Amino acid sequence: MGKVEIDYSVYLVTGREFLPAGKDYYESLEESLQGGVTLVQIREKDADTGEFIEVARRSKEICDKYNVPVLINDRIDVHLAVGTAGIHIGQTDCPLPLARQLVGPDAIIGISVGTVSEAHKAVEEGADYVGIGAVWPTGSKDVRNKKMLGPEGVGEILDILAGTGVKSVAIGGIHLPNLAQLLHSSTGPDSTNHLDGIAIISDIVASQTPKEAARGLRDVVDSFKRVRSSATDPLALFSVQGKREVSVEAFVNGVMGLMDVVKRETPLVHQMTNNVVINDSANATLAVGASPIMSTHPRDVADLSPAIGALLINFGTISDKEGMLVAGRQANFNRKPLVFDPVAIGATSYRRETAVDLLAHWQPTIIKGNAGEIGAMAKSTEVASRGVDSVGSGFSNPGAVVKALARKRAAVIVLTGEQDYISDGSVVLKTSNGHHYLGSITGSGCMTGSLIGCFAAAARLDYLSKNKAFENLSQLVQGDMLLAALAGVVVFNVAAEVAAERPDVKGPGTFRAALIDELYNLTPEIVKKRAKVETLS
Ligand SMILES: Nc1ncnc2c1ncn2[C@@H]1O[C@H](COP(=O)(O)OP(=O)(O)OP(=O)(O)O)[C@@H](O)[C@H]1O
Ligand SMILES: Cc1ncsc1CCO
Repeated sequence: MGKVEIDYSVYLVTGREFLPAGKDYYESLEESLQGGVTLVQIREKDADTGEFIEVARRSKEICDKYNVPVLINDRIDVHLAVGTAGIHIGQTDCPLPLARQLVGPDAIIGISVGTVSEAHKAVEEGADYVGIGAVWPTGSKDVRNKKMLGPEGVGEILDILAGTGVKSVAIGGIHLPNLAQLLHSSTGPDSTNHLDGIAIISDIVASQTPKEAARGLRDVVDSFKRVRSSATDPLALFSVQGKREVSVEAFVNGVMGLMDVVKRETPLVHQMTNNVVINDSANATLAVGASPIMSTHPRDVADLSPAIGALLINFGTISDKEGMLVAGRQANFNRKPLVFDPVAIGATSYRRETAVDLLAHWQPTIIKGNAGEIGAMAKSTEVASRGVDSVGSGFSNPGAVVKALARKRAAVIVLTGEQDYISDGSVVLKTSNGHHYLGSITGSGCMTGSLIGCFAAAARLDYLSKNKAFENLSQLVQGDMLLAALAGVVVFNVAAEVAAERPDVKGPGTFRAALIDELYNLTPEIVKKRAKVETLS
């Protein structure tokens, strides 16, 4: 007979306990199938065997009309009695090899995994698919007590599955507003293996309109799969769509164009930054033509999100974690670029833990740091941090470090220093502008992050003025974020060069004021003349 072909895109896990008052289970199931559910798991935690068999039998009758396969949660006897396509088991249910003996070679067996070792075991034991979770906290029974993986944890498991033929769905806390974030971020960093689908309980079952709920989710997953299958480089997904011209001239022209867009559009750039640099960062933002708003309260940042062009989260003095969690999630929901500056992340365990927590909750578009910070993010031992500064001469191959980290984090990475390295996981750029005075004032890295935020907002607006908004529903951010990162770095450093050359600049104090002046006076032509940009790949 052979195995049933399964489309894992939108995998409904039933739960009669989640039905809204007055909603009939079978009616809800049928509506969800009409909305585009591609696979159904019947999950009955409290039903007696007879009742479970009856629910499964009637559910299968309905699913058969839509050619959607049915799996049974845990109960091999119910699967055998009803003749469904297979079973889904948890880690404490019947061991997989025994389940395989009982259900035979043609039945589908899926298993829940929450760790890398569970994923290895599932592959070895011949699972057809794994349910990876919980991605995020959830009220649903199946995943409430499991460790939260975040998309990064999902990505680690996806690397293990790559090339094995074992399919994957993510489960836990997945809702329409965070679905694009999940699909974007859940990438195997080494393999670029990605999810085959999502498993959903409450978003569909608890809905009064399950057809619309399922349709909304299905549209995003379909869009993600379409882009993935057509992209020549799968990572093009998070930067620019279509083919990019990789030439220094094209990049410099692009930077010049974004400078004009910032001046024309004056985007609002929300910055949650440290209290050492807050004033300098706001002034640097104004000097390039954007509009800063420095706000930290969780309620305030949530209200601001729809109006902003981009968000910067810099945890230099690390006092507003709650606001950062909310602001980042809102930025992802509203599909606004998010620049993350993990100041001194390598210096303390509190900072490392905070970064892990923040990054489990939201997906940054661009991550910027000095060598110590990028080294800590990449778990490299080549460069150490001492406080907010990095120690030592740097990486032996900085281009490779930013490229690998960009792939791991599905974000554009900016490594600052005397030379700067920028990568989207595909292209690597090197820039060599700037002045050593930048190392003698505080907050030069923080201001670079603020300017990257300004140009990220401009890149998004530029894209939206020329293209339709979100034809690709799974895309987290629109616009050329690699170019935005380059623009922030180059504009800041060219202005610094010009400022340092001024006869009235005698040292870091006068330089700091001159830097704001020269950011204000900088023209695209000066940038074109002075930009030192190289492409490394
Ligand atoms: N010696 C230098 N020559 C040229 N440019 C430099 C030099 N040092 C730093 N820069 C530039 O200054 C900015 C800050 O980089 P740096 O690596 O010093 O950041 P940082 O350590 O995070 O700074 P801070 O903690 O003060 O905010 C970047 O735009 C970088 O290109
Ligand atoms: C000096 C300093 N301390 C915390 S944040 C900050 C600004 C430069 O990163």
